[in-house]
Amino acid sequence: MRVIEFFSGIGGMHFALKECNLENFEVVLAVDINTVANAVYRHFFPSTNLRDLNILSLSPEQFDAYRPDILLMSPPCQPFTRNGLVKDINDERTKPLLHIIENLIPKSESLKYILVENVKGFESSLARDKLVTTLSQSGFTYREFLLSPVHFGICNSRLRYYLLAKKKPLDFAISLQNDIITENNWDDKLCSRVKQVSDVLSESETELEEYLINDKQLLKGGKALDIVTKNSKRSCCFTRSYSSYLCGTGSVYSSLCEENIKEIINDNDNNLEVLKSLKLRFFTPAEVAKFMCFPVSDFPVSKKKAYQLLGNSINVYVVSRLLCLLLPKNF
Ligand SMILES: C[S@@+](CC[C@H](N)C(=O)[O-])C[C@H]1O[C@@H](n2cnc3c(N)ncnc32)[C@H](O)[C@@H]1O
Repeated sequence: MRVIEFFSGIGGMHFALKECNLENFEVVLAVDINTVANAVYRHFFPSTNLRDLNILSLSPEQFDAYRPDILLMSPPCQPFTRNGLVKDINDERTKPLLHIIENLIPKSESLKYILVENVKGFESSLARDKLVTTLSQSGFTYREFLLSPVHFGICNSRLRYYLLAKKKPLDFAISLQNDIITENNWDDKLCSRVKQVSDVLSESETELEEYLINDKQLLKGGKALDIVTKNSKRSCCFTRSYSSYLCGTGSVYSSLCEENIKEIINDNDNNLEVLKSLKLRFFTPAEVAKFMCFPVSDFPVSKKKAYQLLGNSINVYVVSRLLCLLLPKNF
């Protein structure tokens, strides 16, 4: 099976494919325009044909020359993010997706399987309507999902839209087209690796001083913190701005126990001294990668870049379960 991975970033889709334990696949082309992401991708997958390209520059003929069976893609999500401007198909960043929908998918002779990932909000966009119209006209059947890693027993939220498509006469064994599947309600096993925060923690807390949240950050964003401890069974979605901003970018960690934290916060106002006593720190990029079920932790870029790239990426386990649903077991 020949795979094309568009908007390949740091290779979350490639890791998910490997996680499926399907032996007979090759990523024949990965494409991304971000050279920093591409350096990380090359670090993890040095032998993959990764091109530093704008997808808009790929012609249908060039695309089809790779004879792809499978297309995996997570297009930019900013045009569809609910707390953004929601410019949808009028956003410049949607252009490469529209090119794929209008020019590449309809003209491909070989494509049989497609997986698309995006943010919640995409399901009600005009881009999604164009995508499913093209898929139907090109002979595909599809299923749509809104899933979070928490549906798989993973202690991290990341609610995302997914679309799986198969070329007819291939079909799905699960539910009808037109229903968005909103939880893991097919016969699937739960992930046993990242059930609580302690499952992602680095071995030695003492070497993590550089991750402590400084007074300036605490003063600015301390009131909006989402604090988790080693026994927490949940954490917030990590975004690309993690560690640059505190509010809504992902959970922070305290090595105190939950009861102590509640006591300290309840007895006092959320003032600086109280927050400082919690010894709050950011999760390291390696820990964030574990929350997102990446099997690797060595990102050959700065901390800030690693957070940005991970924040743009996917939960590898969730996508691997979806790929197992999409692809035949013995190909
Ligand atoms: C949501 S991220 C995908 C992340 C990826 N799935 C991963 O695991 O890291 C979107 C990616 O699309 C890339 N991108 C945006 N516009 C592009 C274009 N016109 N051509 C190629 N890549 C593009 C960005 O550089 C970014 O890496």
